[in-house]
Amino acid sequence: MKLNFASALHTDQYQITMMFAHWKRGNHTKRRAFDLYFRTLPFGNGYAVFAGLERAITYLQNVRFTEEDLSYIQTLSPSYDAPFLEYLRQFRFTGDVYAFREGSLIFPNEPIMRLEGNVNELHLIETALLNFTGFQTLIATKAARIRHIIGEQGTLMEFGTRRAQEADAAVWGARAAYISGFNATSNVLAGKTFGIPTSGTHAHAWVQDFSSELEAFRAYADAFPDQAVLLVDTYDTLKSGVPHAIQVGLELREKGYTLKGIRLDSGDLAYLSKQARIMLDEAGLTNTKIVASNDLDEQTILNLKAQGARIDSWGVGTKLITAHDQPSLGCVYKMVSRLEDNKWTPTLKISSNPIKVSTPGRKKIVRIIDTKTNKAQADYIMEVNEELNPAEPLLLIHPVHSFKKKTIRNYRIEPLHVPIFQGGNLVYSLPKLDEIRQFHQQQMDQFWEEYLRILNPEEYTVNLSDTLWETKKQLLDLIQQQVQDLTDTN
Ligand SMILES: Nc1ncnc2c1ncn2[C@@H]1O[C@H](COP(=O)(O)OP(=O)(O)OP(=O)(O)O)[C@@H](O)[C@H]1O
Ligand SMILES: O=P(O)(O)OC[C@H]1O[C@H](OP(=O)(O)OP(=O)(O)O)[C@H](O)[C@@H]1O
Ligand SMILES: O=C(O)c1cccnc1
Repeated sequence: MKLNFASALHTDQYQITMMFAHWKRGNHTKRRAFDLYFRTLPFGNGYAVFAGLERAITYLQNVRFTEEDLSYIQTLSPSYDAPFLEYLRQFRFTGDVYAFREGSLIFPNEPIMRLEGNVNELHLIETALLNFTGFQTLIATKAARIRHIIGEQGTLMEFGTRRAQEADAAVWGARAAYISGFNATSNVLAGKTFGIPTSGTHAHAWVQDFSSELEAFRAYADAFPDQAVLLVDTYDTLKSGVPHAIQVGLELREKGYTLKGIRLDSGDLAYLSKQARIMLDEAGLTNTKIVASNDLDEQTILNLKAQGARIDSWGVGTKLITAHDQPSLGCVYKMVSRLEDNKWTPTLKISSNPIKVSTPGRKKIVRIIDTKTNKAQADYIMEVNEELNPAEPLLLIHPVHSFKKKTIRNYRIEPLHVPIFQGGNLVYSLPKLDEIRQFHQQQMDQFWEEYLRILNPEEYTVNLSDTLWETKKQLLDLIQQQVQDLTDTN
């Protein structure tokens, strides 16, 4: 990973105002714990795919206030005096981080990242962590949906850069798509930076730049005799584009080459691909592949497949890279515990919406795997010091509809959090991108199709341990009592 984006100013102003206020009171070294999570699955999907950890790690390793940053911060408030600026100058991330591995399947309200450190550092980094992980997880999830519809056969190319919400989104989005099973990106910087295979065809402008389509195809095939994918829809796909591509394909064959492919980019992609396949096959160009693009997403692709489209390779841009049908994951970052007098005290945030009431306490999370099928049964969230004994049956109770219960036997547990930072030091060895991609595939294989289908998937069980439930209930009761006492005295 070579892109560096670790400016300490990539944060919301309120993080710095809180840092100052804590520092002024001498409270800035108080130890706290935060969870990063999301509340609702995107796209009506049954799972999300975690991405963004590598970028978060680079950020946490390098986050600094430069001299220019400090000069700028000084202009923001007359309260920011020289000693505070010196404190910021010395700022380094010194906390502990636990997180899911990139490529993991994750579910609502699971702590994707768990952080402990001093209150100020945990404030400063919130915005950037939510920004990185929220976006990349969203794109990885969209890409997984698309890959799931395509199946194992079929090449997926990420074409989104020109339509992405700015440069970073394009490059990191290409990486997220690759994690979830895309085969290549058209973005050359993403190729160089992450080692993602790059691929592509040519644009309409190439064809327009010649006095005839045939001449354009010949010139392109001349430059790339074994790699040419010819865009056939500039004038008329079936009457002009495909016949010209066939002519060039036959000329290439005479020279011992194979025309790699043609690309369809408009019109009825099912009909055109079927007709083009017949025409190519009749000409003997059976190895020439058909690529399709044009506002594709998982729904259109599913439809095209149902219509029997003969498409080998899919170029997907706008709707993937912008997460077109849901532009934000809505990740949140909540304080869950405070260390006071050497004792961790759970804390929560109340909301009138029950789904938004945070879960207090420092937590770990395990996946319950059926030993016979090797499939995931549920995720189970516990306090950090709790243990689960797989020799004993486990009763799972639906967090909202408590009448829904199931007892699990014959299971093993997989811890889902891995230690990333300890005392600000990286203790995790970053996997290669291809290892992350493989790991993601293994994660998908661990889940029944019921959770993976793109329409109305089954809800996967995520349970809190009894201890966590008890703590949450007690805290809720306590806070509600305190509010009631206030109302009574007023
Ligand atoms: N057989 C099909 N079934 C369902 N959707 C299709 C089919 N063929 C194409 N589509 C999709 O329909 C949409 C058609 O887009 P659009 O209205 O832009 O038409 P177009 O023919 O591609 O025109 P343009 O030349 O402006 O791109 C695209 O999202 C495309 O992926
Ligand atoms: O359709 P997407 O999924 O976003 O994939 C990227 C699109 O980018 C190119 O189009 P171009 O910029 O030439 O515009 P166009 O839509 O007019 O073809 C390409 O031909 C694809 O259609
Ligand atoms: O290589 C292509 O065909 C391509 C690349 C980006 C966007 N659209 C198409």
